[in-house]
Amino acid sequence: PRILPIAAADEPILHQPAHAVADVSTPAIQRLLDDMLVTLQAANGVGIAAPQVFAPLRIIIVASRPNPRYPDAPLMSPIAMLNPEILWQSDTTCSGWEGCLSVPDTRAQVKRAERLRISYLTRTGERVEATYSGFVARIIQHECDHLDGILFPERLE
Ligand SMILES: O=C(NO)N[C@@H](Cc1ccccc1)C(=O)O
Ligand SMILES: [Zn+2]
Repeated sequence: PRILPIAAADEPILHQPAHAVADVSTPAIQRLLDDMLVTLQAANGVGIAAPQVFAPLRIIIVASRPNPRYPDAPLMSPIAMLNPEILWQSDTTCSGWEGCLSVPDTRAQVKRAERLRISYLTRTGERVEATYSGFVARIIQHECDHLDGILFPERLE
């Protein structure tokens, strides 16, 4: 795996919708997943979306962990979500600090749904549904926005 360049906010790819993955089993997709993870870890990130590494595909990695950028982040094993679909999100919202690897040196309080239910394909092609809340739900919403060409500054009140 290799660390990939991360698109800056002015790159058109970050403002376009990404395409569904047709076949998760191809070597190219499996390699992209590995490269996204090492790229995320090298940047001390807690999440990343494929368009950020110039791949217009509906793939996100959610990898919350305490680190210098988010000391209070919960620890979880990184999860690759392919073709994620948010099935439901709570009316209850909460505001919290967000940053973006494509919008360096910028933090803002963003209002997000407190809980959500998401359906996605795993990297082995199984369809999974799961419920998330709090900071991890926030990361998921931030990453799914990337798949629709939305950056977090567009979510500010
Ligand atoms: O740019 C990304 N992901 O797209 N990475 C963000 C993810 C994120 C999302 C929500 C709240 C905090 C952090 C990061 O700073 O690691
Ligand atoms: Zn981002």
